Amino acid sequence: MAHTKRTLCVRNQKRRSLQVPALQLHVSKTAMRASQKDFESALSQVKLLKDPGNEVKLKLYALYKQATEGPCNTPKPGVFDLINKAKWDAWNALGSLPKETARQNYVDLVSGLSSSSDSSSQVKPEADRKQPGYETLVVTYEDSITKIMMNRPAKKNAVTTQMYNEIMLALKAASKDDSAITVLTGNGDYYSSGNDLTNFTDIPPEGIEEKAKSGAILLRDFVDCFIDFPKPLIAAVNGPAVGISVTILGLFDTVYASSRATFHTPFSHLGQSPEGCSSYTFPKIMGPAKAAEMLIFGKKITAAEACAQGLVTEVFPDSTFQKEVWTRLKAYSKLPPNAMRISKQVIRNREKEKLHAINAEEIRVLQERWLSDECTNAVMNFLTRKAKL
Ligand SMILES: CCCC/C=C/CC(=O)SCCNC(=O)CCNC(=O)[C@H](O)C(C)(C)COP(=O)(O)OP(=O)(O)OC[C@H]1O[C@@H](n2cnc3c(N)ncnc32)[C@H](O)[C@@H]1OP(=O)(O)O
Repeated sequence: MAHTKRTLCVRNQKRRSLQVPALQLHVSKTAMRASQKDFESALSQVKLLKDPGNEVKLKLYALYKQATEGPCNTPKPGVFDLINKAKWDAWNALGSLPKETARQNYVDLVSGLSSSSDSSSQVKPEADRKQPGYETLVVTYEDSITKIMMNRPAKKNAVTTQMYNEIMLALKAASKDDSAITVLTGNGDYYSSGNDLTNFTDIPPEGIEEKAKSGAILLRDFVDCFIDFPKPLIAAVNGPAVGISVTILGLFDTVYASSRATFHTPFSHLGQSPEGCSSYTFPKIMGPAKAAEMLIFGKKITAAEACAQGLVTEVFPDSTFQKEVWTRLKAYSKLPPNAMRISKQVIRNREKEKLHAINAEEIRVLQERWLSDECTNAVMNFLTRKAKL
């Protein structure tokens, strides 16, 4: 027992000595200027703020204790005393941060909270919530939901190389932001018409093999992002979906569809073969026979059929689709985010490695298909307007 306590104590000391330099670095930049008066005024100000959430409250508590009592030297509460243990952990994590610095940090934190609560009391227009830096997407964050909307409505949200890259960026950012859930949807009448067939046209000077190689890397990385995405991922399928936008649905946690949506994977028509792990997820979800009709014979199915076969979670009438889906998602986004993330990971981890292996194998086959006459002719026929789906 004595040994356990000692080990804990040594660990805490280690943690302190590791954390102090980083905190001091921050402090030296802010040049310790908060007076006792500033501190007292921050203490009164904090009572007027709207609830900043538990994480910030813990930070405020820890800084207050450090500023008024110095480093944490009280015994650690027991594991079942959850609230006091969280407070103790937050305070203890400040190590030997000087009292004046803690006071300054407290004042800065309260001042930041006051200004953000002033601005958040007004409803922000959509443009303000929109995250910058995307050309083919509109990415917004609201109500703990990150919404990634494909935004090429005039081209039926066909996925260009740039859009593949931007979706990967947006997913990576969403995996790290504060959102509880992430939603992929489309702008306009289509969810997405799948791979933009003009992706096949810009052949580099090194030749078509090189193009197939870079396409394979892009597709592998893209599908890997969906396999590895750590939070609940929802597709709001607002209209018809084609190709890659359908196959990756097997990697989502929930798929809501408008009654107007259809699901179409015309790989044979295009001289191609299944991707997005659909060669594994579709037979598993809908049974081998129904999966074969879609993946081999390119049968287009309705939202109701996709729901009956388990690919879609629920179908909503097109006229109320947006309202009903977002009401549902806002309610889900209020569930404890860590519990949701962990539950998702427990489910996904059972077959993550397998999915990566399937992705690699599908792409190996597809890369050869892209070099076939069947594929070249199908793409040429579309681009010269001889054929549509
Ligand atoms: C590098 C990774 C590769 C991963 C591989 C993935 C496999 C797939 O995703 S396979 C699926 C590929 N998609 C298609 O074959 C769909 C082709 N599009 C169509 O058949 C039709 O456009 C449509 C049935 C989706 C819609 O027909 P509709 O008559 O309503 O509209 P359009 O006038 O045809 O379309 C409007 C506009 O958008 C352009 N467009 C639509 N889809 C695509 C696309 N997939 N690729 C390129 N361009 C597309 C269409 O050409 C029109 O453009 P213009 O207005 O400039 O003519």
